[in-house]
Amino acid sequence: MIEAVGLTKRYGPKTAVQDLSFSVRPGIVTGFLGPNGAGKSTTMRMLLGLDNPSAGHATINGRRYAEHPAPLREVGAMLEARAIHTGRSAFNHLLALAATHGIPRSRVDEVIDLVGLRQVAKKRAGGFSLGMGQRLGIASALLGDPATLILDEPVNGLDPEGILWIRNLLKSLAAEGRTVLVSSHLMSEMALTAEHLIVIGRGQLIADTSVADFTERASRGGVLVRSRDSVRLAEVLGELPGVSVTEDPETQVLLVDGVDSERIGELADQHRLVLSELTPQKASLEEAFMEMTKDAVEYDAVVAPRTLVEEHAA
Ligand SMILES: Nc1ncnc2c1ncn2[C@@H]1O[C@H](COP(=O)(O)OP(=O)(O)OP(=O)(O)O)[C@@H](O)[C@H]1O
Repeated sequence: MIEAVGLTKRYGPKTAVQDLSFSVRPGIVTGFLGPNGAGKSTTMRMLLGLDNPSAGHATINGRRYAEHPAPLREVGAMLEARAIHTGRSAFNHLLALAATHGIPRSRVDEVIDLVGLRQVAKKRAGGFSLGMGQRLGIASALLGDPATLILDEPVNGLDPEGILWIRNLLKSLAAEGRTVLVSSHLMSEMALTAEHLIVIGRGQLIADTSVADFTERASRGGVLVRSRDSVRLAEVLGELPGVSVTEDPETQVLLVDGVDSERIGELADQHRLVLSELTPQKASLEEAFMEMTKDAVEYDAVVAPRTLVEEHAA
C-alpha cells in the first residue's frame, strides 16, 4: 500500500505538485496518468524519498521510504532518467546491485530469465537498445522481490512485443498481491493494463477512480443506431419526451440522446423496425483523458529510465 498525504513540491515560484493525496492498493495495477509536466515524476520521486516534499508526506506499507531497513526488498522502482552504467554487462550490473543489498546471486539469474535478457546478459549494457535497457531497469526493480513496484513510463520506446510483455508482467505481479503503480502517457495502453487510475494535471488530483468509472464520467453519452428504416425509427424515437435524434445525412445513422439502448431496441421491436447496429457511445480512455486534462496541459521533455538505486548513487 502506498499512501500520499497532502504531498506538495515547490521549485522556487513553480508548484510542481500541490496537496496531492491518494492511496494505491495491492492486488491491482494502478495507472498514474497526467499530461507532460503534470508532476508524475516529481510525485514518484517523493514517494521514493528522492525529493523532499515542501509539505505533506508519503508512506509505503506504513513507513516512509527511508525508514525501511531494506528498501530494495520493500520497493522496486524504475524512474525516468538516463541510461545505466555503460561499461558493465547486464549480469554484472545486477550482481553489483544485489551484492550491496545482500541479495543472493541466484536471484540475479532469476530476474534475468524473468525479463528475457538471458541471451544478452554478458553483453555490455551500454550497447543495449532502449527496449533491452527497459528490461534491465525492470530486472533491477524486481531484484529484491519487492511487495511494491513504482515504475515511471516503463513502456516508453518499446515495440509492440515489449509493450505486451510489460502489460502481462505488471498484471501478474499485481495478481501475486503486490502494489503496482505505473505512470504512462499511453492511455490506450493503460486501459488494457490498469484497473484503477490516479490522474493528475498541473500537480493536482483530477481523478482517483476505476478505469471503467473514468471513461464513464467522460462519456459523451447517446446511442448510435443504424437501421434501414431510419426515417420511421427517427419519428418513433422523436415522439418520446426528452429524446433528441440527429441523423447523419450521408449514412442515415442516428445519434439518439435521452433514452437508453434497451428501450430503443424494445421500441424498434414493437414497430417491427430492423436494427443493424445499436451502440451506446462510450469515450475511449484516450478521449476521456483528453477531455479531463484539457485545461492542464504543459509540454516537457521525456528521458530514458534509470533505477532507484542508481538515482541514490548519483
Ligand atoms: N528540479 C526542478 N526544478 C524546477 N522545476 C522542476 C524540477 N523538476 C520538475 N520541475 C517542474 O515541475 C513540473 C512537473 O514536472 P514532472 O517532471 O514531475 O512532470 P511529469 O508529469 O513527470 O511530466 P512528463 O510526463 O513530461 O515526464 C514541470 O513543470 C517541471 O518543469
